[in-house]
Amino acid sequence: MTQKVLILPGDGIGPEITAQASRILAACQANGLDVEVEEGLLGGAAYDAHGEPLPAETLEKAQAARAILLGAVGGPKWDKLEDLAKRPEKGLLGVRKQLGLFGNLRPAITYPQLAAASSLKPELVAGLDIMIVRELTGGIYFGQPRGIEERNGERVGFNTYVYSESEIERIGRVAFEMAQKRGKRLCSVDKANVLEATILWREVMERLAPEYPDVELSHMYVDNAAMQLVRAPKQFDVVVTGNMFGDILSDAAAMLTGSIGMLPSASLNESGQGMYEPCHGSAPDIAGQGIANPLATILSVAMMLRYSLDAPELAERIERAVGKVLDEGLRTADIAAESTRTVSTAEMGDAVLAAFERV
Ligand SMILES: NC(=O)c1ccc[n+]([C@@H]2O[C@H](COP(=O)([O-])OP(=O)(O)OC[C@H]3O[C@@H](n4cnc5c(N)ncnc54)[C@H](O)[C@@H]3O)[C@@H](O)[C@H]2O)c1
Ligand SMILES: CC(C)[C@H](C(=O)O)[C@@H](O)C(=O)O
Ligand SMILES: [Mg+2]
Repeated sequence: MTQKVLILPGDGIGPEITAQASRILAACQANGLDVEVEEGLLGGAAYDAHGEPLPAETLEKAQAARAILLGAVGGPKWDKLEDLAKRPEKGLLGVRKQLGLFGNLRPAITYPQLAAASSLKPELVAGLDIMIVRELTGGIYFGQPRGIEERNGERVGFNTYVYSESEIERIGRVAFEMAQKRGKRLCSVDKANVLEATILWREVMERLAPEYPDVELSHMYVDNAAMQLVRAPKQFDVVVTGNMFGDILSDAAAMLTGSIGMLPSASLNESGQGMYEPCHGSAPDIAGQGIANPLATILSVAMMLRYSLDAPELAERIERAVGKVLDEGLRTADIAAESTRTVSTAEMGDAVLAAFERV
């Protein structure tokens, strides 16, 4: 049966990087992938056209799609919008919430060719392969009450950090199952020395552990985890954590791979419907220059093929093509080194496409 894929280019570098990823998706179609691809508006682009960061039409298209490919949303143009509900980021959070995409997979893999591009010593990151499993539809991002209000003559901003047992359990199961398929080690990251929501988090992870006897569960406070990620990152296999800690730790993990432009992601619900996006943002500082790294978005297409479209061979082919292009010494500016050839976003797309036909 033909499945639907929705592409949401978004803002800033979003349209530049999704243009390259779309070409790879088209190559997959030419190689037998049975999907129907359409585009939609999200974020600032949607606000400019319709006054809403997540128009009803986009939400309907997203609900009808098996998989969504997102570029990135946001930028200085919309940062001053007083109504928080109109900000581009709210559009993205809305898709995640409305589709119930609670399971966010953020793999940080250091390609051997890029070990020297990391800001860490090459021997610390060469061969790195971590999977961060981030809870994506709960925690402090969505807790109520929230707001900014006047109290005792001054304004007070407040948010609520809340997790229910069932929310913790379902992301815990995703992480334990992921660990079973990988190195069988799971580190749960929390702040259980201070925050009740994460005391419960730790309890639920402990309760699940006996059901996965082949997985070794450990716990780490988030401040230590941030430190350990840059001290000795290869100690980790699968990391499971809440929404905000996962946001922060995945950006830190990105630098281990050489650049945030290398980190793809999948956000899944219980039925395998998913949104796929690079972990980085709309990079307003380089938007429009044609120099952004499209590899995180191209690798997100590979994740889409693996997790939502049941086409693992095509996924592997894309990943091999990316490896090949890196072997050939092609680099966008963010991962460039002395001995490499610096290319534009489109040239990198051309090269991956050509390699895809060869591998
Ligand atoms: N998923 C998303 O849509 C998403 C994620 C993060 C941030 N944002 C939004 O993006 C905007 C900018 O945020 P920010 O500056 O904090 O983070 P950012 O990730 O956009 O940029 C951080 C730095 O990384 C660089 N960078 C990011 N992606 C790159 C790529 N593919 N190739 C080369 N360099 C790249 C940027 O040039 C910048 O110097 C904000 O509006 C933010 O809310 C969106
Ligand atoms: C843009 C923002 C809402 C988003 C988040 O915080 O989840 C981003 O930083 C990410 O990592 O996908
Ligand atoms: Mg982030």
